[in-house]
Amino acid sequence: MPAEAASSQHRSIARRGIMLVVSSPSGAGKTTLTRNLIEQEKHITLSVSVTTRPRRPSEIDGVHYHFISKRRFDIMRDSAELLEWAEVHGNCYGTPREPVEQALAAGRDVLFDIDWQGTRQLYDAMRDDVVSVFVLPPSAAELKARLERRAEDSDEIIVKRLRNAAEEIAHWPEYDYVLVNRDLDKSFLRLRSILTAERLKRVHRADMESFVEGLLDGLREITA
Ligand SMILES: Nc1nc2c(ncn2[C@@H]2O[C@H](COP(=O)(O)OP(=O)(O)O)[C@@H](O)[C@H]2O)c(=O)[nH]1
Ligand SMILES: Nc1ncnc2c1ncn2[C@@H]1O[C@H](COP(=O)(O)OP(=O)(O)O)[C@@H](O)[C@H]1O
Repeated sequence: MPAEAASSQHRSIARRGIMLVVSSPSGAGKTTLTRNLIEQEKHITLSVSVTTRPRRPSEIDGVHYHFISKRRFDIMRDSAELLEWAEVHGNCYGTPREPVEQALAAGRDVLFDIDWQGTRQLYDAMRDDVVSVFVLPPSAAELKARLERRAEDSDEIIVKRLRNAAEEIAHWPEYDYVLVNRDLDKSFLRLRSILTAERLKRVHRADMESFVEGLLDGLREITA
């Protein structure tokens, strides 16, 4: 393909949004951080997962998750309606494909609160679009205290989540960024900074080509 044709084809590619993935052991604070980001940042959409886990008292169906039966989950998984899926703490979770593809095609960023297994699947499918952040608790005792303070799960479920925490934490080296969530405000600022920096990366700035062309046209005009 002649260079000119290749460059005009490249110009026609719309900006694709970033897939910002946040993972952590249960209780480290990823839901709090991701909800704050959605509230304060325009142009980012939260991917609402489907899950077979029972709804917690504070959760709203369709907002925090789509709560579905195992039968419905199996149908969605088998008919490729899920972009990725995993079993976590004995329940099934998955990301509906269509809303993500629509948002990305429209140039919107998408935020995912998913585990390491899902992050791997997104990396395998769409490596160039994925930016991943791992959130660690400041200590084991604080992780336990946060799960207890949240007071949404039974003691038995809290113990299960603490037992699974080591397995989730083992995957932190697979992520692009790591946050130790000590102070919530500081962690939030850092998460927001990651998004800002990633948005400014040249590979995510397909819109810059026409801007720079205009700039060069302007320079030619004033130096002619
Ligand atoms: N792979 C995958 N993991 C998910 C999805 N939705 C939630 N998770 C993960 O499942 C785990 C349990 O989530 P949840 O039951 O809401 O408990 P939480 O960890 O206390 O927020 C967390 O690590 C979530 O990030 C999903 O669609 N796909
Ligand atoms: N930096 C922090 N300091 C103190 N408490 C926090 C902090 N971040 C989150 N929390 C609290 O810890 C609990 C667990 O947070 P949550 O966001 O539900 O975690 P996760 O989604 O990772 O399971 C919640 O009660 C939340 O308000």
